[in-house]
Amino acid sequence: MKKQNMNRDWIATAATLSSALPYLQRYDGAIVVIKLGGHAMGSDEAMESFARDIVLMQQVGLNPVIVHGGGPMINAMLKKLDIQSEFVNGKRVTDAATVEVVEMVLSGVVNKRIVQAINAQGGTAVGLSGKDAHLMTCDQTDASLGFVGTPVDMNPKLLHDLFANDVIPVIAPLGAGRNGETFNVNGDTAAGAIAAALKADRLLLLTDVSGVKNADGEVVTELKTGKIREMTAEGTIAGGMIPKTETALDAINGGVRAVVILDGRAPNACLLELFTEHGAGSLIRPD
Ligand SMILES: Nc1ncnc2c1ncn2[C@@H]1O[C@H](COP(=O)(O)OP(=O)(O)O)[C@@H](O)[C@H]1O
Ligand SMILES: CC(=O)N[C@@H](CCC(=O)OP(=O)(O)O)C(=O)O
Repeated sequence: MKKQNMNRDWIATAATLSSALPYLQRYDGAIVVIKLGGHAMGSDEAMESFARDIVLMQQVGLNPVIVHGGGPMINAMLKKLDIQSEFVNGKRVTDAATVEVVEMVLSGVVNKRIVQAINAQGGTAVGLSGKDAHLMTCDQTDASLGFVGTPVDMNPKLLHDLFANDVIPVIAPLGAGRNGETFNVNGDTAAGAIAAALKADRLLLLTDVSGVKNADGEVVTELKTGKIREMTAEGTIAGGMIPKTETALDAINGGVRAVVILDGRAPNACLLELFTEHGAGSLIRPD
């Protein structure tokens, strides 16, 4: 009996692999930018599972790029150092002392945790920030926010070189200013700018909700850009979802083929989205 069940499990696994073929063919060589938010970065087991999915993507011929956040980890370190911090419209007001902590945390432990997790699964990941190889040059977003940057000049050449060598880039959302400043960039904004610079096939924004919800609290599985504007105007899209949907619109205007907002804490979220008919989360496409 036990053996029969086991056989059935293997048959189901083989059928699942077989059903993935059209998706594997569709995404062969595709560039997929994955933004991993701080809230979506869970336990060591969840990180291991995420890293495994990324290595699998690369193994089957995609070019994954990870752009990460780490807001909660920055908050924890600022608290330890007794530095106060506040957000205005989803962006952290960032003075000189704060930007040092942001860089230390994001380019340090957060970036290296992801790099190490991918490498432990047999991939080859390299950690960068937008400062490396002229990847992301920024202007100040607004003087009242201090060292918060808006990406204005992107150079993705290094990323193409890494793809050619089967290396997975893991990018912290910091940018260089034209006068030697370090700018703190919202993780969603950085991921959108990088996806647009790469003309990525997909931008996956991994967060802590299962997608964009309508006024009844149900996830809307497919959204056109006009509908997002409507839902934002009526206040259904609010708070932390605003920078995500704005990023989605900017990325699509910048040449990204589609953006998906999905729950990064769900097991195998990226694989489910890319390689099954079912998909996951909210798919945002041009009108
Ligand atoms: N229409 C909506 N659908 C889903 N989530 C929404 C919506 N409007 C606001 N939100 C909020 O946006 C949050 C996601 O943004 P945020 O917390 O900034 O994520 P992250 O830390 O992953 O970048 C959700 O947890 C939810 O509270
Ligand atoms: C300007 C700004 O707000 N930068 C963010 C960067 C990290 C981030 O975006 O992290 P999550 O994706 O986890 O929210 C910050 O300082 O928190």
